[in-house]
Amino acid sequence: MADGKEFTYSDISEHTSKRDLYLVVHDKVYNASSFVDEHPGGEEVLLDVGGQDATEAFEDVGHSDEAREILNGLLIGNLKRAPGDAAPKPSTSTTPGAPKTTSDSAGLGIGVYALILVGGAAAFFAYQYLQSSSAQGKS
Ligand code: HEM
Repeated sequence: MADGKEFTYSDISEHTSKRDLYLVVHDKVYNASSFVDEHPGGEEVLLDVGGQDATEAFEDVGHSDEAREILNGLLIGNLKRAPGDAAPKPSTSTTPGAPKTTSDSAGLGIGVYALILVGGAAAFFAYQYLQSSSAQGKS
């Protein structure tokens, strides 16, 4: 099949069965049907991400170069992101209520807290300072 073919998420989401299984890794579309039975990690995990973006699942496992070569062999085209499609992976996923928080977004959360804390402390001391100086002015 031509490598230049483009698929949208709605195209891909129709291919979720074991014999017809598409998945997306790093915005490329793969047909994993021929590999499902051979996957050392089992068919279940592949079927779980069938028709979806499997980038995170694939990368979380830390697949070998060999696995990446197999993946290359399954390439059928590129993902065409439609407007309104969730842009996934770039590791700053700040989706509210997302169940899985990556360490990256947790780090961001702490950074934001630190900022609020420092800002709050600065405001507090500034307030104290103004209070005490106006008190002095009165007496
Ligand atoms: C078409 C995409 C995929 C290919 C070509 C692939 C290929 C492979 C290969 C060759 C291995 C053997 C170890 C290695 O070489 O790294 C492996 C192991 C594994 N894969 Fe995948 N994989 C794919 C997708 C996934 C996905 C989406 C998951 C989801 C969690 C997954 C989970 C695992 C696990 C848990 C193992 C370890 C199995 C073990 O060591 O017992 N794989 N995969």
